[in-house]
Amino acid sequence: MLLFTTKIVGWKFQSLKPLLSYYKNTYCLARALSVNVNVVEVENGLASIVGSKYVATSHAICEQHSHDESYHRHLLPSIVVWPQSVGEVSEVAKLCTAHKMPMIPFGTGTGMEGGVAPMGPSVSINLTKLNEITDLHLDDFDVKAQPGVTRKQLNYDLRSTGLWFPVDPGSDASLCGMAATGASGTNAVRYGTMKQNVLNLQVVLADGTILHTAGEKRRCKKSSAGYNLTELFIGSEGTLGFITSATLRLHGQPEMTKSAVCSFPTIMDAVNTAMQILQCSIPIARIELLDETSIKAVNNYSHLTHPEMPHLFLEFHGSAASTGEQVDQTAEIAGLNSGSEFKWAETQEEHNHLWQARHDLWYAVKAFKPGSTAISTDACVPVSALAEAISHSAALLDESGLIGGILGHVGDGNYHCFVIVEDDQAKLVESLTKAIGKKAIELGGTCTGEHGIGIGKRPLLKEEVGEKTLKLMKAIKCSFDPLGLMNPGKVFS
Ligand SMILES: Cc1cc2c(cc1C)N(C[C@H](O)[C@H](O)[C@H](O)COP(=O)(O)OP(=O)(O)OC[C@H]1O[C@@H](n3cnc4c(N)ncnc43)[C@H](O)[C@@H]1O)c1[nH]c(=O)[nH]c(=O)c1N2
Ligand SMILES: CCCCCCC(=O)C(=O)O
Ligand SMILES: [Mn+2]
Repeated sequence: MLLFTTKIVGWKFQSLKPLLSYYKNTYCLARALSVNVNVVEVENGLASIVGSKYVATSHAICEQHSHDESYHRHLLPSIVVWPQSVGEVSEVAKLCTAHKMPMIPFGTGTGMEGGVAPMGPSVSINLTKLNEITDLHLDDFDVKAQPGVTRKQLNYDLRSTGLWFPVDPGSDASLCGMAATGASGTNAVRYGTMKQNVLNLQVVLADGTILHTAGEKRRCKKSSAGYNLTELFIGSEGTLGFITSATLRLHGQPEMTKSAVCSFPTIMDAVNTAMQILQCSIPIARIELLDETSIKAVNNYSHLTHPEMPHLFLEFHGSAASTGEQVDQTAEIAGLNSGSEFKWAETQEEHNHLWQARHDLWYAVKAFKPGSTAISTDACVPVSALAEAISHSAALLDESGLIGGILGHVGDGNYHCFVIVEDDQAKLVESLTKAIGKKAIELGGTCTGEHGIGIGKRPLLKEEVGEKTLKLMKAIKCSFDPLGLMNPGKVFS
């Protein structure tokens, strides 16, 4: 006996008929899912399906799967499922397609663009039960990770091998979710983003087809064999299919790591320093800009005591000799831009505390006004245009009167302007973030360097790539997902 109800939050069923057919379709799908696939213990929620441990529709579980870290709050998924194998992902996809029910891949829910938020009746497919690390090839510096494996879990697993995976969003995100959003982090300036560190992907399409984007077992560092479907799935945000394993490029752990912070009288002094460091081709490992508001946030949240002024957080990797040379060159450039003496993280503990504070900045910002939410832009511009882009954003932020700040991965030309969103300011925030995205596009950059388009940046994508290219993107999406069931409403409307 299936006891089954669904919380319908916000859906607009104009009359009883579509509502009843929704219920019938979802009930049949839930029954099919709970009968046809393996079981995983889940809590029995308010109205979960009795008798099936695999599928849930309880309000609590559906609520957990209705949002990520962004301010986007939409609807609850009709059903949540936890497949335990690639075969089950394929089975779930086939059943959802048979019932014409939209599917949303769910990783660790740390996205910043509403990528997991349902836009209507849908099944949220939580992939964290697939959490194996396999095929580690130490001599070739590559490894395979399933979608439940997070970046910290992988590096913990690698801790004694002398290798590591450097792409480091502030969150402990799933590696396949990071592939899906084209993620990046503080190490990208030296080690690249997900685009440069994924060698192959196993994916499951909406019709249940299982394939490998570079061909099964391919793990070479480069290839010119046919179209690059691997890079096509990187940044696809769950709209082309499920990523059910990623073959990743690993790097040697640096012989020596040195971290320091340097403060500046103005944000432009800091930005100019960053630009000159890059233009001098100093192989810096991390260079993160934090304005005075960001420093205030990290001091409060992470119990640091930096002077409340713009800073660069810096890290150097290499041998004693090479890091020494990098430090001298960087310190000279900083000095020419009124930078302070470097304040060093002398111990491993100080190093970890400094970078954890940087990684936690999103939470630190939201702690400014407990209970409020925040939004962050994600512009990325050619490094030579960084000063203009950041001063434009800083001026807009000042004029808006909103509480916010500027920080980010200036080594990539990628920075975030964040604002605290109070209820009555949504329109103001929207126009500010849009203006920042448009300015980035005007400067030859992009409205999203790493978080993806999700829901909120769909209008900007059209402006950024143009009508014809957008049309081709939609044609590609249609060839992978002809019924439009994979994460509808994301990337483009
Ligand atoms: C504190 C903090 C700090 C940061 C960030 C977040 C937070 C909370 N992020 C953003 C976020 O961590 C990043 O976008 C991750 O790639 C999201 O991975 P999740 O597994 O959480 O994806 P999540 O579950 O949120 O899903 C994100 C999108 O990917 C899709 N998806 C997820 N798993 C999939 C799979 N297996 N197959 C297909 N599609 C899948 C989803 O459908 C959705 O569209 C970030 N980002 C960044 O790039 N740089 C940064 O520095 C930071 N910093
Ligand atoms: C306070 C703004 C944080 C931006 C979102 C998280 C992120 O990308 C980061 O670099 O941190
Ligand atoms: Mn970032």
